[in-house]
Amino acid sequence: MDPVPPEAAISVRNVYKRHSKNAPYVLKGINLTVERNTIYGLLGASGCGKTTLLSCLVGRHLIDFGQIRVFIQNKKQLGHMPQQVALYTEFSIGEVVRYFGYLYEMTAQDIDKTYRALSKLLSLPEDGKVLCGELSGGQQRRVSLAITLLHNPDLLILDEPTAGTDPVLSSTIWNHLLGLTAQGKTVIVTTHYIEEARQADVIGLMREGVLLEESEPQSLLLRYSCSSLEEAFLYLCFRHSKEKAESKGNEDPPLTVQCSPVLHSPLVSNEYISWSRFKAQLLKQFIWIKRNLLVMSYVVFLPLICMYVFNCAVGLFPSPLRLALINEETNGHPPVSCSQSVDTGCNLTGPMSCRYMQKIEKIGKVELVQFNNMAEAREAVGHGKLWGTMQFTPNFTQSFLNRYEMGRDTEPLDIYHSNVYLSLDMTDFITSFYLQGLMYDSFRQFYGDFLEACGNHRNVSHSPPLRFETPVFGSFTASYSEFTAPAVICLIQFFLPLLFTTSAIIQDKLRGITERNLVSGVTVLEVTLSTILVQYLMLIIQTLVVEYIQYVLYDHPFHGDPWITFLLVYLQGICGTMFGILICFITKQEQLAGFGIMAASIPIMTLSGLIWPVQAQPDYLRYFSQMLPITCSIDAVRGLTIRGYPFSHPMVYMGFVSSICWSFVLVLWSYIQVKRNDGAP
Ligand SMILES: Nc1ncnc2c1ncn2[C@@H]1O[C@H](COP(=O)(O)OP(=O)(O)OP(=O)(O)O)[C@@H](O)[C@H]1O
Repeated sequence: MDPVPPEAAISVRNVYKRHSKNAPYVLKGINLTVERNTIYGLLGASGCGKTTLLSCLVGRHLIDFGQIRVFIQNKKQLGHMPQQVALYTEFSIGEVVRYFGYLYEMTAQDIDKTYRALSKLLSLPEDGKVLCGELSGGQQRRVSLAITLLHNPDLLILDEPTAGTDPVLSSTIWNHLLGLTAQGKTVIVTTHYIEEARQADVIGLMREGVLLEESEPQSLLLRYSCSSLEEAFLYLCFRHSKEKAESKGNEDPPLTVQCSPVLHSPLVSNEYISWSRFKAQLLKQFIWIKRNLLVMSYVVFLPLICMYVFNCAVGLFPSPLRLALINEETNGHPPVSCSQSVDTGCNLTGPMSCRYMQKIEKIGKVELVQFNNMAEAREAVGHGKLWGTMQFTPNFTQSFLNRYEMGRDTEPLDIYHSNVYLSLDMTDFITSFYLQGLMYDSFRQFYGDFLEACGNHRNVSHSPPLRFETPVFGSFTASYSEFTAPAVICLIQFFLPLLFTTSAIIQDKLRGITERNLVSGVTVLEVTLSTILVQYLMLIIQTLVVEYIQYVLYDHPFHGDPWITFLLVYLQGICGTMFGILICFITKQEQLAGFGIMAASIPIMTLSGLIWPVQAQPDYLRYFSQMLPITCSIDAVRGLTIRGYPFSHPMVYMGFVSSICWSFVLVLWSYIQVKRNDGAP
């Protein structure tokens, strides 16, 4: 073994640290020295700042004042065991070990060999097939320790490695640590079990961000004439309280410290990406997918369910649509039967009202319910049994034929009698819109057929007084579902990846895995890129699923270029993913992320033209709506699919411009947020 140079492994001088600008200092002038090849036991009550100090040593947090020197320069020489077990509970022990081994650029053979040795030491299953989530708390802690030791690091920083272990195992761990120092390793270990720290070469006693004493355990006992470390610690705490009261509690760093140059741990990462770590990240993502097939199946089934629900609930034709019919032509004395009437050809004998009614029945969407008079009909409508009334005057046929003969010279009385009078319940305007469309359409067909059969010698319009020709785009009766179909696609494409991304990243944060990864050298760029890559692969499936459902299964109009449409819809997913990543970078609380998604979804759903056209909004709001991530894209998908616009149409390319700009803004915002988070997601 190489001779170990005598200088200190770690030296901490006058270190001050607070977690935010106006918060109190958590570390208040810490001075600490760790010699090489020793175990340094860092002791102190909960909340005294041990973890904060360790996170500054490993380069995860920047200090505000002071200096930190660490003898290693490379994260691969560091083994850090965080306080949380930080394991992927859905992975087997073997998989989790492989993942961290790859992060340290170990080969599969080395990983397996080392794990076999460590499993004996730590009493872990040798084949490593058990899922981490099925292990007890103590076993999970041992796996966490095995991962820390896996790559044979020179410096071990262990945050409470013996918490939750039994005395036998705890003694095994300490013996192993002692063995490691004999092999030239340096160990810093925190523990709440003060007495076990007797085995350390040096202990540091911390309280309220201050290092009260740093000494060999035996010297400490002798110096304060105590029989146990606990007794010595209590004595030092008492002395510290007294000194603090005398110093009137000024705990800000002195000016000399504030003016000295700050020296951070050399382990603060400036690296952006390493191929081997990126590979490990990808491997992790794919193991996650393998282990979470049920969740992954949502990539197919969740859009399927959402689209099914939307297509069943939104935009379909309301039914039954029942209209009260008051046909004064056939209700007269004596009543006239409609059975003689023929609805085709140039037949001028039967009542024309019957011919029109037959057309309505043939179209089949409106049910006509006969009433004798208007009063009864209105009463039935008032009770909500019918959607409105339709009335023919007693002279309908004669006036209708006069109108046909006279064209523009028709007498006003004939115009009056040849009209069909509709009175609708407008409280449910969507239904009444449909109804109006249907009635116009059926009248147009009825009159068009008649003119075709009998000749349009006066060149009269097909549908007096309004003339509805074949629509420029869309159809008479499917307008609302046509309106919502492109919006639903964009909305689902945007929100599902957002939810997936947010839940995956937040879960890692909550379990402490993100922190462990960062200490292991994983960079935010690697995490982000691997998440994006896997998410983008899944998005291909999702895009195909939503488009298939919408345009093949439900047969919504599609006249555009399928490739451009695919790309545009896919881009929505990218925007959603980027948005999810940003939300995770802003918060690590699941609840806050949930609020963030809610806060985004309500304006996006109401203002983006899903429910109602953006054109109906007041000007100031319309500009805002246009700037939301999916508004322009919805218009673009609408233009592409219903109107068959090419890419060069402003409506289409603005959808691309908007999605690309949003993705760019979200990436930039995430980058700024990461900088504000001390380089952590
Ligand atoms: N990210 C953070 N933001 C704000 N305050 C924090 C943060 N992390 C820790 N603190 C605060 O810093 C203080 C020290 O916390 P730290 O976790 O370092 O203590 P500890 O000695 O490791 O405690 P324990 O033994 O219970 O883990 C605590 O008051 C804690 O609330």
